Amino acid sequence: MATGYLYHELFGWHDTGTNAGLFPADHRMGIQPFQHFENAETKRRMHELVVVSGVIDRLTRLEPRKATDEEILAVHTPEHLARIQAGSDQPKGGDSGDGLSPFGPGGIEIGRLAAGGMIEATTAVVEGRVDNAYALIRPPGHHAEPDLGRGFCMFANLAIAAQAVRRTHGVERIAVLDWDVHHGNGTQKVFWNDPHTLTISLHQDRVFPPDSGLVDERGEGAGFGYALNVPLPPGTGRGGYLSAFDRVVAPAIERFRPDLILVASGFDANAADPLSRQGLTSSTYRDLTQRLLDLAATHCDGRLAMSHEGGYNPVYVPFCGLAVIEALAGVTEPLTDPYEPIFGGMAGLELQPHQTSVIDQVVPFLDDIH
Ligand SMILES: Cc1nn(C)c(C)c1/N=N/c1ccc(/C=C/C(=O)NO)cc1
Ligand SMILES: [Zn+2]
Repeated sequence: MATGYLYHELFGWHDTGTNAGLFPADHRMGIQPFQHFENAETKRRMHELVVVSGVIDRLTRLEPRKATDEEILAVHTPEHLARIQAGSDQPKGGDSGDGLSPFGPGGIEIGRLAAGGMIEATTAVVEGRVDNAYALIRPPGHHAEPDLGRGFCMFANLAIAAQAVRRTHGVERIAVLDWDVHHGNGTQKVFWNDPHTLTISLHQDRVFPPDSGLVDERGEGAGFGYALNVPLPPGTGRGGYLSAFDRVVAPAIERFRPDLILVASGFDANAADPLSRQGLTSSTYRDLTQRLLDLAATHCDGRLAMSHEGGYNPVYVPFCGLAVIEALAGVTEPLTDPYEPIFGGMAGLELQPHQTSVIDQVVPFLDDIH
């Protein structure tokens, strides 16, 4: 099992400033300077755990490159690209669109490297140089819409990679699973009318963007039925996620018969994340990955590529991320997660009736996948 792995120090230099979590520091409002929730630390620590655990020796190292204008414009509008370029040319940088997604001077180059990194990882999988791959990239991408950067995202990294391998390798049917705790609104919007790209988002109900990712968001025109949303209630843990996977994700992918499976892999559904209220631990991320590997083996010669998104607990995200990469690489003696008994031992993480009633609403939609 050859697993590609992509990381670059420049991803740690994407500068989101001292936004004190989300808002610019302002003493008049009592907001003290601190680092933005989306900062280098958590992703750099995940990379370092991949190295220190020795799992890095089981991986095939891939190198990022900058996405070209053509590759970015396959998804984004010229106005969006121009806005990012203009901000990047400013002495203090700019913002990707929503005022919550700052970047430093020259920041577009790191954004291009993130998008290009996912293109390289996906291309390596499609060309068979590796069986599967993980792109530990930053800034994230799944909230970025064609004409607007949102939710810390500059470019829609995963969507850009999907369109790139369609163009260069004729990949037709692409299934995208977004298990980041926030709705994959950007990816969904890019492929809203496209029956050849199945987008499935498992997320906490209306956490971000507000009022986005509801069950009735199903696609439009030819794309109707090829967007699936499972807005899980706050507090959902292992039971709810595995039930949503087994009752919605797996049958949807089986009906769709993809040539490639992509994952918007955020870890902010972890039980100790500051930006959500779910209860996942590393074992569930490992199990979700194993399920995807089995589906990919059955339908698309194992072709599976993952694009890093959110996840904001610098202590716990590394263990969740390592579990995914160990599963991709077929590691049989995984590193013990010392926090599993604590975070996984809390009450109520088994499947709950109010979670089942959400999943029940989505199951009938599978009939519209052909
Ligand atoms: C501020 C603010 N103001 N208002 C009204 C709202 C709704 C605000 N939330 N902003 C947020 C909250 C969470 C994220 C997470 C992104 C992520 O991890 N994606 O994967 C992004 C922006
Ligand atoms: Zn997120």
